[in-house]
Amino acid sequence: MSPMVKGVAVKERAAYVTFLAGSGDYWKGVVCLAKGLRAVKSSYPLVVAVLPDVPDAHRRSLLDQGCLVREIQPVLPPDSQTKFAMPHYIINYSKLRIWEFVDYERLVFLDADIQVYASIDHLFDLAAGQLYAVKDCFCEEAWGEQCQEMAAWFPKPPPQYFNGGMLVLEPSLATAKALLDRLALTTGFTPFAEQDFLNMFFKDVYKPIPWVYNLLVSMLWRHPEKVQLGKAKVVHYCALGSKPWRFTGEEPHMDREDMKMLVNRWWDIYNDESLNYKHAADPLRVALTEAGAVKHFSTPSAA
Ligand SMILES: O=c1ccn([C@@H]2O[C@H](COP(=O)(O)OP(=O)(O)O[C@H]3O[C@H](CO)[C@H](O)[C@H](O)[C@H]3O)[C@@H](O)[C@H]2O)c(=O)[nH]1
Ligand SMILES: O[C@H]1[C@H](O)[C@@H](O)[C@H](O)[C@@H](O)[C@H]1O
Repeated sequence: MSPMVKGVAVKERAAYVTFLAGSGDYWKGVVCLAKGLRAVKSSYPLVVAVLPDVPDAHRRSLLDQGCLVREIQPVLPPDSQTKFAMPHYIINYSKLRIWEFVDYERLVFLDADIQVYASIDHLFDLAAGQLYAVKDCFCEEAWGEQCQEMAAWFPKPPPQYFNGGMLVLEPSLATAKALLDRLALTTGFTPFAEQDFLNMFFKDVYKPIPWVYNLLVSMLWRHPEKVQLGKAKVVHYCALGSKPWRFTGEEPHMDREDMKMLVNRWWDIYNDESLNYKHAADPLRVALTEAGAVKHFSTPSAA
């Protein structure tokens, strides 16, 4: 029987997972995500898949926030693929490693530039056998020339194209191997790197979930009629200039009041000391430990 936390059954082999690379400031995004999940009283741990180049000090900050840190090896696309909408997207193929986390049956993947503003724990109860994610679009005027290259790649953008920053997935070694095997065979221009690749790979099992589970901030100006900010459970600070930890307000659209409000909201969580991880007060760990369900929690040191 599943352990109970405050009367709610908690799946034993389920977790949130995010991805962290490099020595830049994305670790702040992970810290804030861990605190945000605590703010909405999530019952599931946050696993951080880190590349070897993430500095020890950043890993320690994640452990101090109760995250489970797992090192992964980089995944790179074939040599023929070197051109992306942003140069750093090349490292995002490493995200494919999370399909190897087979000690979990179900994972909810969230990019480090995502914040959760309402509980989404119910996503762990979705039916098995599909990949769930939120639909994306290609309507960015500022992309200009790049958009035309994208149009050449996708003469008719697939109506079901999803954003790769939030995924509900089932780890499987067979899927992980198939992903890497297929990646080795990919050719052509794929501006959104692993996001384009995942769209191709999972096209037959992809099931859209409502935008509230991954509000791309760019939708606020691309498709304002389709989104109601107050209803968003998950906000994805993906647009150019919108990362809260390096927000200046100078890039296109960043002077919008809703954008500034969202950035302030993120900082409120980041700065809220009451949301810091407190070992003894973690009901999930206590419940799972008592149930003998989970033995792989790496307990942060008290130091
Ligand atoms: O130096 C970096 C760069 C990226 N990341 C990780 O990679 C994720 C994706 O990178 P960005 O957030 O910079 O990219 P975008 O928001 O522009 O990303 C969009 O396009 C990408 C294409 O690779 C991915 O699909 C991503 O999920 C999707 O939201 C980050 O959130 C973070 O988790 C790092 O850890 N360190
Ligand atoms: O698919 C793209 C991609 O994920 C970009 O990084 C993001 O800025 C866009 O808003 C989105 O439409």
